[in-house]
Amino acid sequence: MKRSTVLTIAGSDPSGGAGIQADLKTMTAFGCYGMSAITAITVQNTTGVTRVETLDPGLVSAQLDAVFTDIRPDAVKIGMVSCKETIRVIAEKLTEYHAQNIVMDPVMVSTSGHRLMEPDAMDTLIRVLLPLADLSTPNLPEGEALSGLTIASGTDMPCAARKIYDATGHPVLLKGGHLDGCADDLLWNGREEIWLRGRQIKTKNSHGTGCTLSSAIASGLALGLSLESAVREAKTYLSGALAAGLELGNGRGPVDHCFRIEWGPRHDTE
Ligand SMILES: Nc1ncnc2c1ncn2[C@@H]1O[C@H](COP(=O)(O)OP(=O)(O)O)[C@@H](O)[C@H]1O
Ligand SMILES: Cc1ncc(COP(=O)(O)O)c(N)n1
Repeated sequence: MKRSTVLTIAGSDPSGGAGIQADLKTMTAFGCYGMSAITAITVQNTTGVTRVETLDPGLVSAQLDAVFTDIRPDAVKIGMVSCKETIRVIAEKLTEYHAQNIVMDPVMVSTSGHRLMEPDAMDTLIRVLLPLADLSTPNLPEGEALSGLTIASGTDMPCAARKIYDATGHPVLLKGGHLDGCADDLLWNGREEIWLRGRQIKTKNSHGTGCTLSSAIASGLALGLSLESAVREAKTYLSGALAAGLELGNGRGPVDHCFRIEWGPRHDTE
């Protein structure tokens, strides 16, 4: 039997809501075999991030060798990459192994406000790693940092998405989850603006939404979907995971990756 394979290159969140942990849950929910190369260990939970330890870039490189020389990923998701050196080794290895279907979530700052990428790494990210990605998925603050434009409303999004496309040469999904009143995302592929309209679900529990979306897109690509279909399927998955209404932790809780699972013990009757 064969399974589509997806690799995440990202940071670890011990509370399981974001990073590697959210990525692997998402890949499993899509019926894919998930693998992970860890770039950093964070200390965080639903109330915030208290510590970040970047792993030695040589260790990231060795993890990538271990994966690519044994189980070839059908798609790769890249999340938190905290420093220039890590960005460089990832780019080298993805080029060396001719990695395909690369989705880059340019994680810069956690929603709780903790910096997850060193400020001087941005230039290397734009020049070295983003051009290798088949899709980047910035949120609005990341979109502003990458484009140098202010994005105050949905009408500012097309201009910013075009500018990021021009700088990277690849499609951009500019996510509108930080807008007031809607959750509309814009996919710009260099030819057409494709709006993915979303109803904003009233919840504080949106920890790891960006990680989940990018992993779901990578999983869709690994399964052979077109870019637009993969993005649409991912958005539908994330809406379901948000709407499920999981309540965990004392802060901004995670989304529910079990919402499609119809068997097993139920916990909602206790
Ligand atoms: N409250 C919400 N209801 C519905 N969709 C949301 C909500 N918050 C975020 N999203 C969606 O989740 C995805 C990630 O959103 P966003 O918050 O913009 O990025 P990030 O998690 O990287 O900060 C996007 O598709 C966005 O539209
Ligand atoms: C390891 C890791 N990667 C990414 C995020 C961003 O997620 P969020 O925007 O929900 O804080 C995070 N908090 N931790």
